[in-house]
Amino acid sequence: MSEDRSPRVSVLWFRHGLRIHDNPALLRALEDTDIFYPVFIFDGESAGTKLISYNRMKFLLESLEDLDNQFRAKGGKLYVFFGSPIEIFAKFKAHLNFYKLTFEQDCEPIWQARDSSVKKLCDDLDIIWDESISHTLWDPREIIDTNGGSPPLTYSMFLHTVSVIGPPPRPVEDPCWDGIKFGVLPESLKRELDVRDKIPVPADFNLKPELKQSEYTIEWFGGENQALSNLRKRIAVEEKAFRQGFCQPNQTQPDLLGPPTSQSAALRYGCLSVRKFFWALHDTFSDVHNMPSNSNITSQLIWREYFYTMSVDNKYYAEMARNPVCLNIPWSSVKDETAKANLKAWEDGKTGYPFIDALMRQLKQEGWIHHIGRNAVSSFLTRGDLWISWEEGLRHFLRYLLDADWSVCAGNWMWVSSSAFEKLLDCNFCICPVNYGRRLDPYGEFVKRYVPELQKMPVEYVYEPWRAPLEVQEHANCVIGRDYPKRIVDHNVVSHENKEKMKEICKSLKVRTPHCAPSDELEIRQYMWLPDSCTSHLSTLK
Ligand SMILES: Cc1cc2nc3c(=O)[nH]c(=O)nc-3n(C[C@H](O)[C@H](O)[C@H](O)COP(=O)(O)OP(=O)(O)OC[C@H]3O[C@@H](n4cnc5c(N)ncnc54)[C@H](O)[C@@H]3O)c2cc1C
Repeated sequence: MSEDRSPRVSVLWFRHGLRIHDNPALLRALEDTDIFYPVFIFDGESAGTKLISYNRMKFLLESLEDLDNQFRAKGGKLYVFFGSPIEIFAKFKAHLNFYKLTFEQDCEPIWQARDSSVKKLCDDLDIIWDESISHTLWDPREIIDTNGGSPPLTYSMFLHTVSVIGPPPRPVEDPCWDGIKFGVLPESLKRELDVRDKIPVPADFNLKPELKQSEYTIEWFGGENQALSNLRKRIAVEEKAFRQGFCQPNQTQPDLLGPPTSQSAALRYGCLSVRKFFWALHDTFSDVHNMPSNSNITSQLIWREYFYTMSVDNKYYAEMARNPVCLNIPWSSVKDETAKANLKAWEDGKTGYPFIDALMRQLKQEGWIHHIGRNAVSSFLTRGDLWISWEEGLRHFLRYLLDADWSVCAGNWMWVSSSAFEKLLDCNFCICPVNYGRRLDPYGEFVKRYVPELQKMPVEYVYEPWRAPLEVQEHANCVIGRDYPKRIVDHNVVSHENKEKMKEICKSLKVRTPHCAPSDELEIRQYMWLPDSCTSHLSTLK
């Protein structure tokens, strides 16, 4: 820094993107800067903190702590504040005269009011603001523009549009810290902003764990270092699959029991860059096969992009009535006592269907369930069994899922409940909570792990314990109605009724508004993990 000018101060505002690697907003903050402040603000909404359970908050706080440790190793720290970003940045300006604010784009409409107000504040106070795109592979706005001003309505149209744009950028380089000094807040500002010395813990938000520490089977940890170490393991799994001639091992060979290799929570908070993950998969494939890869190997990541892009201009995307891409289905009102009780039984994992209950308990206890499990419980809540609106399921998922992502979660709920994909996905494809579970976990080990009441139930009755003769139930210490709930509905009866209701709804849709829809039946089969042949599919699932 030359002697004749005042130091240039910049601020990086973390929201998602909680990492150092592939972080363009960090590089921009360090450019032409002498003093640097990394900050995170708890404003009651950012990073999905409006509706949040213990496990999700723990994951977020661990991610912040990991960042803080990395900055401390370089002589700085992550400043964590509570309050309104506008007020905090206005005070920052008054005390520190910072000239530049950088941040990663949060493309969903729920963040637009927050970001517009901060951008306006910057314009008013003569602060340069700089927004980088790195939470998604492409800029959703560019996808919409390339598609003629509206989001591509099918996944194959989406693929076509991004192929016109070209491959996503590769990760940016790591930052160079030479000549950068971390800022130290003046005492006066510290007092005004209630700055704490440590990253908060869940108890500071009055959140308590669902389980005792010793009871966790799978415990998830947040943070960039953890995510990068998990990435190495995940790439090893993918590489093995490529060598064996297939891809997407997490989806094609679902393993409910082993330690999950999912990166979804790390991607959701940005502890792992989606571009790093994307290119690691493609480069591994090319190395193994010595040829260019194709889009199949990262198709799941493209679904993530698709749902983000679909929501960008639709602030009603996560609700039914005002959402232009969502069918209005007359679901049962949860003001009705039966529906209310059924919803509660579903949330608490007490439906009397062991596979559904195991998954719902896993969700509450640990915060993550496999995609196939998500299909099963969401189908059960909506068009399959309980005929309750997907909005109720979304609310529950947003609270408990570690990877809960407003647009991705709502998009998937609309899909499974036939609310946005009505053309092909009718109740013929609804999931049987008995046979689907048995196909995935024939010995019921997963069920027994999360529903200990069924621990001693013989394998042939694990998925249908109500069929076990009373003496078998007594011998297993699991009498239905006493030790484990009776079924709240009979799947064979309600799924048939719901199928008829759905057919009527489809018939009544004379005028079809532009809906997002599956490209073809194969896409549905892959998404729902249905067997290949139509006849075997029907016999297995019905
Ligand atoms: C009702 C319902 C709600 C869901 N809510 C969410 C959510 O809030 N957040 C979320 O990340 N995923 C959600 N999913 C999608 C999917 O279940 C998870 O992304 C997946 O289970 C993560 O496991 P994985 O990392 O092993 O996936 P992989 O198969 O390894 O996929 C890699 C990544 O691609 C993305 N991805 C995978 N499947 C999908 C999909 N169907 N839609 C969009 N992105 C996908 C995720 O970021 C995932 O980590 C939901 C699915 C359903 C049926």
